[in-house]
Amino acid sequence: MQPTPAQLAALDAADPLAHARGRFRLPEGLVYLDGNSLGPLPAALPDALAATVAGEWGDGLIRSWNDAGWIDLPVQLGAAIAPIVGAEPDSVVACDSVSLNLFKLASAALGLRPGRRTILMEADDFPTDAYVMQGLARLAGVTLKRVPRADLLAALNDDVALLLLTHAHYVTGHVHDMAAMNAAAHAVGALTLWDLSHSAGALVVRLDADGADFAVGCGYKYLNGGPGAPAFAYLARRHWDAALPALTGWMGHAAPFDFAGDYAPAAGARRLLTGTPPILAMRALEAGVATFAGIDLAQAEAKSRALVHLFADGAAGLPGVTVDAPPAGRHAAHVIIRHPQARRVMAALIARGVVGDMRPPDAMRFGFPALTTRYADVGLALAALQAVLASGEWQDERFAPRGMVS
Ligand SMILES: Cc1ncc(COP(=O)(O)O)c(C=O)c1O
Ligand SMILES: Nc1c(O)cccc1C(=O)C[C@H](N)C(=O)O
Repeated sequence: MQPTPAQLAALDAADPLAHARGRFRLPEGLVYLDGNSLGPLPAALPDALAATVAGEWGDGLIRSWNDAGWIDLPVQLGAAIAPIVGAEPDSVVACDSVSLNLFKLASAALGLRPGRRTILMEADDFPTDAYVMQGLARLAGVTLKRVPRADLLAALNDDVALLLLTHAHYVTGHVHDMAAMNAAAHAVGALTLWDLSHSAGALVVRLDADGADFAVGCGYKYLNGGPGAPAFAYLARRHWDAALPALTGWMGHAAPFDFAGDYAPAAGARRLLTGTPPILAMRALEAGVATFAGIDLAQAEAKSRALVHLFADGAAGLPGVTVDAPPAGRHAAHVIIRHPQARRVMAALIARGVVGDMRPPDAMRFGFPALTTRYADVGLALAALQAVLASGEWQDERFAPRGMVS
């Protein structure tokens, strides 16, 4: 059933998060449903970055490492991200990419569980998670075991050092019960590492309360930090002293500017830092994280859920597409609509000003971040999808696949 424009307008009028859209600069007339892959530009970001470039870099030069606090940005930003993922401030640092942070934390987990030979993860998770674990498994001489979601609990045994899970799945949108999976892993003595790429800033996450050991997450999706923004890494307090990543660098040293010959870990999550932080990217991420000021994430998750359901229900009646019904209960802030020519249909939609993305072979993905998406956008996107499907315009040569990024 398609919602009417009047119903959608009423929902927008009653939306307690509607004001947050004003924190962003979005192109006029565009319906942007890909904040799950690249968050939009925070309105305050260009000026913040310009001030960093002209003032802190241009005028302050090398002095800004101290005077502008550059050296502490990874921990300061970590502290700003911490409440978004339910962590205490000193447990989170902003640094590197999700891929690198996965390696660092998984290697630390192996060090904490000597003698155990297995890293367990879910089959079909985001590829980089598997690629990084494959490399680590080769290096460490352990086995990477990938099993379907339904078989995870049965695969937990006393040989598992680490259970790596993506909290919200990048295609299906399934969300794991974090507390339950942590408890199950701990019951056999295994540690847990959570990939929060599709959760941080979209869903309520309670790392500390739910007993997670380690986590990583993405800065450029829901946190709105800009393309290639630094990621973040979480280290539970109980591991602050013992966890030691296999990738250690001078920024994670206890006293980097002593220039000592041997590595000695900094206290807490700071030991996860490696090299010099990218300050311009850190300032951009700072502006992205600031868009969450005063935002109730329970409200955000509920709004995204409502948007996803309105869109999925509306699309279900359209010809030629199959809607992956959003999982019951909690799910990611995106939804999948399948079409055998998904890439072409998405290209035609983008030409009509509705931007989502696609994942092979047949999944069109539409994201509904609560801070930027209006209920009216659901109606506009459904109307465009209907028009693209009814006209068959996606068969046009203009929409033939081009470019690597989808
Ligand atoms: C679940 C998940 N993990 C990891 C990544 C990639 O992280 P990075 O490119 O920062 O290493 C993505 C998306 O790019 C993702 O969706
Ligand atoms: N990281 C990306 C990139 O460098 C280019 C294009 C897209 C991305 C993405 O974030 C993909 C995303 N993680 C996904 O869920 O598919």
